[in-house]
Amino acid sequence: MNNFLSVKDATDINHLIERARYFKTHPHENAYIGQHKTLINLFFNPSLRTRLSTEKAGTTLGFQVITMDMAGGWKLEFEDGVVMNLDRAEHVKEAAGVLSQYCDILAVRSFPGLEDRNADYEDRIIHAFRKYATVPVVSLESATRHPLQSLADCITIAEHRKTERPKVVLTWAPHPRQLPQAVPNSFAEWMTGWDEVDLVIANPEGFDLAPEFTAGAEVLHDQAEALRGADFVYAKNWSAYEPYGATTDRTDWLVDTDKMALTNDAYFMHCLPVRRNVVVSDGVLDSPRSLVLQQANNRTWSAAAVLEALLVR
Ligand SMILES: NCCC[C@H](NC(=O)CCC(=O)O)C(=O)O
Ligand SMILES: NC(=O)OP(=O)(O)O
Repeated sequence: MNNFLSVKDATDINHLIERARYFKTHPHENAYIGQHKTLINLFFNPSLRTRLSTEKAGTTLGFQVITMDMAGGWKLEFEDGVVMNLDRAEHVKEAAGVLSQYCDILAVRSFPGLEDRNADYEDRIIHAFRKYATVPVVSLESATRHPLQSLADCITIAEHRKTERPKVVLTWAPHPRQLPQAVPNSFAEWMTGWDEVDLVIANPEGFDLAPEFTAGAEVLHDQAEALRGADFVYAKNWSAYEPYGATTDRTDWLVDTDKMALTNDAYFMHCLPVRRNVVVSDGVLDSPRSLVLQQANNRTWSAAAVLEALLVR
């Protein structure tokens, strides 16, 4: 594996799941893998799980781990050929070149602006690092995708499925803020790329994800119809792809115990952080069918599997 930016970089998802599950059951035997190697994590946006689970994965494999909050660094320029006489003090060409001398793997979190769809969907920040870094680049959630989360979600489903090909429902849910499409885009492309589940996506009219991510999934605009017979329910809010960044106040899409009663005693999933009683009711989140903490635990092991794969390329 040369980089880890999307499902396309994962040539064998089941092998990554296997390695993640191995690291999970043997957490103290793998410090030789990253010995004398350095992982740098750059955060342009807040994080709890990604930051700490990736650091934990790195140290578990023996890496030296350095994390930098980019709010404390120079403001970077990403455009080529510009006259840098405004507030951006350093070009990504130099920054990526410098960082590549300090580390063996460079990981980056960069959310979308949610104003200019073309700019966001070009995923400029992560691709600029990929272009100018000379070491493998890992997405810690970019403008369009969150592959470490999606791999952790595959692991969680693999651990809990009772049928060979479970029905997985990704449902839009309400939220007071305008949120990215990265988590649902990525979840959809990993579920269909893995091809071990039947994926149904439920969202209000006007909230369809970009078609490039939903190919292979059934898209429904009736949440109850989608939930019927589900084995896993994955809730997430996202703002609209068209018109880009639009939001809606559809509080009737909150996932509660009545909705879960339509399912095949489904497990509930969410990437976190989650707004209680806005996205999902306390009753669902606090029930034994909720897998949100297991998903967060698997973030460490998904990151470990990816870090290993990037070293043996
Ligand atoms: N990394 C996981 C999700 C991050 C982000 N959620 C958020 O920003 C929620 C923040 C809030 O609830 O205010 C998203 O949806 O992509
Ligand atoms: N799920 C997830 O990526 O959480 P953080 O935003 O806290 O990293």
